Amino acid sequence: MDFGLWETYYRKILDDFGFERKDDEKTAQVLDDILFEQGCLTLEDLHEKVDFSTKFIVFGAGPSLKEHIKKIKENYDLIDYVLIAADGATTALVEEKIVPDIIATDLDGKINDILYANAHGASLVIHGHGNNMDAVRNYTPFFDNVLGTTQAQSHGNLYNFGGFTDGDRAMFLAIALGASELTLAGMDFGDVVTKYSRPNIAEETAKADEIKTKKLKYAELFTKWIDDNEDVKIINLKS
Ligand SMILES: Nc1ncnc2c1ncn2[C@@H]1O[C@H](COP(=O)(O)OP(=O)(O)OP(=O)(O)O)[C@@H](O)[C@H]1O
Ligand SMILES: Nc1nc2c(c(=O)[nH]1)N=C(CO)CN2
Ligand SMILES: [Mg+2]
Repeated sequence: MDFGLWETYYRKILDDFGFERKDDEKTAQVLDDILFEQGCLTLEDLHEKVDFSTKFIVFGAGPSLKEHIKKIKENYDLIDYVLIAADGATTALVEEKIVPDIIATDLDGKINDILYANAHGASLVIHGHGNNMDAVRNYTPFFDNVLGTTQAQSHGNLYNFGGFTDGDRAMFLAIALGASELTLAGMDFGDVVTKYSRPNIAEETAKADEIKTKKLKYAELFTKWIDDNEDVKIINLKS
């Protein structure tokens, strides 16, 4: 999605959630400075790592995630697919002994699992926004093979491929990496969250709060936008 169109959605998101653009920009600057210091991946670098296939699977942290991972293990030859985990979904993949090729994260998933996956070959696409400056500052230096993103105007080392939540940003990233086919696993949307999305809940699932429900509506809207506007075959295991 080009920035002009993204910006129309972005303004609505800022308004809807009461986020300040300048806060997003401040964290973006922190992330860019860290990546300048420690080095980072370009889109071309990341593309080289995953150019073995144009078939992608994006894993979200919805209630059907575990069931979908099992289905994929039984029916897909994983070697033929680029696997992108959206943040908390990384934990479920690690539990199933799968290391994704890429993790799209704003660093609020289980950091130990993300560190484990990164140490075993997963590249990281770290998103800086107005509510994760501390996490960006504290955790980014511990990761290798990082590409940085912002939801404001891209600058320096950072990219903006479009998208809001980790799951739909993972899909826009797949498009930027040349995806021809995109299988969606654990992308339920709706108003139920899992322990993979909310590591602090006691049960396996819980009702999403108002903000999370609204975030998931945007995730669904951008998924539909991709289906309607991009030249990619979407297979949502949920439908
Ligand atoms: N029912 C669902 N519950 C949680 N995530 C879902 C669901 N359906 C789809 N997803 C996708 O899975 C992604 C990963 O979930 P996670 O909660 O770790 O992400 P997040 O974007 O950091 O959300 P938040 O900002 O609320 O922490 C979400 O970004 C979303 O796109
Ligand atoms: N400012 C701000 N931006 C975001 C936030 C958030 O909580 N605050 N959460 C996101 C992932 O769902 C994506 N972008
Ligand atoms: Mg997250």
